[in-house]
Amino acid sequence: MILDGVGLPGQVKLTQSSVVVVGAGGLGCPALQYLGAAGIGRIGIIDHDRVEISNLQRQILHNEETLGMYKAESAALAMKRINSELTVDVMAVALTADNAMSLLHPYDIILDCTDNVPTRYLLSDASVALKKPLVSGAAQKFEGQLCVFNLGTNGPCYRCLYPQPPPQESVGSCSELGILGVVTGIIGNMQALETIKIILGKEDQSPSLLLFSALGSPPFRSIKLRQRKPTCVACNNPGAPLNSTDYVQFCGGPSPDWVSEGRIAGLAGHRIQARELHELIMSSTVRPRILDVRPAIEYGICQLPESENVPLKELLSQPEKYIPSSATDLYVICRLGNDSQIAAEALRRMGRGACVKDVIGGLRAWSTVVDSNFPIY
Ligand SMILES: Nc1ncnc2c1ncn2[C@@H]1O[C@H](COP(=O)(O)OP(=O)(O)OP(=O)(O)O)[C@@H](O)[C@H]1O
Ligand SMILES: [Zn+2]
Repeated sequence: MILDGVGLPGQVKLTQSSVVVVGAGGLGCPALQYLGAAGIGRIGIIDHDRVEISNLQRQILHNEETLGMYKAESAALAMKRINSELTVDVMAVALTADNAMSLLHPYDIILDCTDNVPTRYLLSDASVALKKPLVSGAAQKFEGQLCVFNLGTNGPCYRCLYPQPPPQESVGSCSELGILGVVTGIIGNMQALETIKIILGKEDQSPSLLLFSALGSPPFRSIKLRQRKPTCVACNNPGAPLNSTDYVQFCGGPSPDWVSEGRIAGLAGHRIQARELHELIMSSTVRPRILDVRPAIEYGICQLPESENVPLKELLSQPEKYIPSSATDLYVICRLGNDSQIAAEALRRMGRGACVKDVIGGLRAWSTVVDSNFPIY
């Protein structure tokens, strides 16, 4: 607040802004850490993946104690340790063409901290359609890139810069090619910086691509970019590519893990965040029907008020017994959000698909974003 050019008004702007970070890995962790510490009012984290030991060399919000946890949850926990008053929305799902608009829509600025080309195009097309700036980072081996897309009314999008995806053989993941952890730290921090500059109104309006090479001399280079390309299919017809593109096919495959997990990819609209369920409970006069599919002994230890317990095994043996009448929605919950997906799928197969929703991240997410006193283990 004492920084000349920021001051109290600047801090207020940060507090009133909202940002969504897609990918809580090597780039997302440092970006989230600084965005949280800076006091951004609302931060969404989207990542369907879980923490693995090989991630810890660079994904610095996760640690040995959060191995196996959803990265989105693990990152949120670490951020709340910096500032317990932060508002963090945990979205432990893969971003897909079906859910992108609804998940990204509530936020002012979008950060691309992912690691695969289909998601980059998807995020770009969604940001163009939503008219929101996209702060995009990438890192591999000793190198990184940073670019802010869709700035102002004429800033280029990712497709303006790369109308066609790179040849499949030139693309590799960090786990295949390796990465110096600190390189993702540098780019992720710069993503946080560019985001904060946009919020404070201090961003550079002339677009550029920043290239970083840890072994280069000098390590940073910047290339000036043109404004929007008149031939760009996304900028000319916002929303159209999003509705018509099979992103994995467009990029020449192979499918990232989240696409082969058909459970996640095809079920947008059939899932609900813990926060949304809470809002629903608070706002509706009739209490929503909640089915808790954990074993009875776990349900006995702690449960949501007025939830019913039908252990998964029991439900799978007679799913027809528990299908809701078409008038009521049914919310299925478990500890971490896996068994509830299986249960919801079994119920949906019985017919009235739209009525059954599973709670993403389960009771763990509930305790992270809704009620920190909820005694989940
Ligand atoms: N479509 C998507 N929706 C949500 N998260 C995504 C999507 N695509 C990629 N991500 C996330 O972006 C992050 C990228 O980070 P990073 O490459 O450092 O991690 P990683 O995938 O765990 O790495 P590794 O290649 O070592 O396994 C991952 O956590 C990944 O789950
Ligand atoms: Zn474009």
